[in-house]
Amino acid sequence: MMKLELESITKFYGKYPALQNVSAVLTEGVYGLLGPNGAGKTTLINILIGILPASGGVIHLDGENTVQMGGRYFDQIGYMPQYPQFYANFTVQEFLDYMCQVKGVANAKESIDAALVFVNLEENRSKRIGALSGGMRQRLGIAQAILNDPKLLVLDEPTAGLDPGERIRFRNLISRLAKGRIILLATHIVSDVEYIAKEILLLRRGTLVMQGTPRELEQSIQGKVWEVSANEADMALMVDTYCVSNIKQQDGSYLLRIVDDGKPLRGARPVPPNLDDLFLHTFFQPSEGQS
Ligand SMILES: Nc1ncnc2c1ncn2[C@@H]1O[C@H](COP(=O)(O)OP(=O)(O)OP(=O)(O)O)[C@@H](O)[C@H]1O
Repeated sequence: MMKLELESITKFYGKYPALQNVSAVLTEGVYGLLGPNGAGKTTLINILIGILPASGGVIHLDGENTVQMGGRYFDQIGYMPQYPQFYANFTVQEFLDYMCQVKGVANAKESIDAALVFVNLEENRSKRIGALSGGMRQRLGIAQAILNDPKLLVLDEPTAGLDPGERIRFRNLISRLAKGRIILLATHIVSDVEYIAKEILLLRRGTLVMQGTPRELEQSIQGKVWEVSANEADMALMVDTYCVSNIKQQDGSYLLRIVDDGKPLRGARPVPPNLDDLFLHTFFQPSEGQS
C-alpha cells in the first residue's frame, strides 16, 4: 500500500515559523488541506513537491526519504499550482507536448490522449489556451498534472474562479482520479472537500491542529452547535459576542447558528454540527476576525 509520511516538518522564513512540527500519514485517497489564508498550506505543498527545502523534518514515500530519492520522487508527483501560468498562444496540444518534454514523459502521445479524454478536453486540443473558459483551463491544469500518471497529485486552491457547475464537475473528476493515488487538495473553502475527502487536515498558523474523516471532525464539536431565534437588536449583539456560523432571516426575526462550548442562551437548541461550524470554531473568534 502506498504511503506518504511527513515527520515533524518545520519551516522558518527568517525567524518566522511558517510550519511547526507537521506530522501526518497519507495513503490512497483524497485529503483536504484546509486552513485560512496564511495558515501555511502553500508552504507545506512546496515542501511536499520538493521545490522548497524544509528547515527540519523528513518525508518518506513508501519508506524512502524523498530528498534522497531526488528525480525518482519528482517522477511520482503531479502538481497544479494556485495560479497556473499558461502561454495563451499555445494550443492545448502544444502546451501538453511541452509539459511532456519538461517532465520527461516517455510515451507522450498516449499520455496526452489519455489525459485529454479523462478531463474531457479532447475536442479542444487545437484551441488556443487564451480562448478557453476558466473551467476548461482548470481541467487543462489537471491534464498536465496527470501526464506522468503520478502517485501523488497535489492541487493548490484548485477551484478558484469556477462557477457552481464547474465546481461539481471538478469534484467528480477528483474522486475518479483518486484510485491508486494520494491526492492532496489545499483550499480555504470547506465545500471543496467535505464530500470527497477521505480525511481532512486542518492547518492553523503553521500547526496541524486536526486530522480525521469529515465525520470525526464534525463529532469533535458535537454538543457545541446551537440554534437560537432573535430579534434584530439581539442578533446584532450575539454576532459581537459569539461565533455565529450562519444567520437566516425568517418573518422579521433571525435564526442564528452559534458555535459555543456551553449553551449560549436559554432558548438555544442543540443542532448537529457541520464542517463550517468546525472551521469557524477552529479559526475564528467573535469580533476579532481571523485568529
Ligand atoms: N517567502 C516567504 N518569506 C517570508 N514569509 C513568507 C514567505 N512565504 C510565505 N510566508 C509567510 O508564511 C505564512 C504562510 O504562507 P503560505 O503561503 O504558506 O500560506 P497559505 O496557507 O498557503 O495561504 P494562501 O492561501 O494565502 O496562499 C504567511 O504568513 C506568509 O506571509
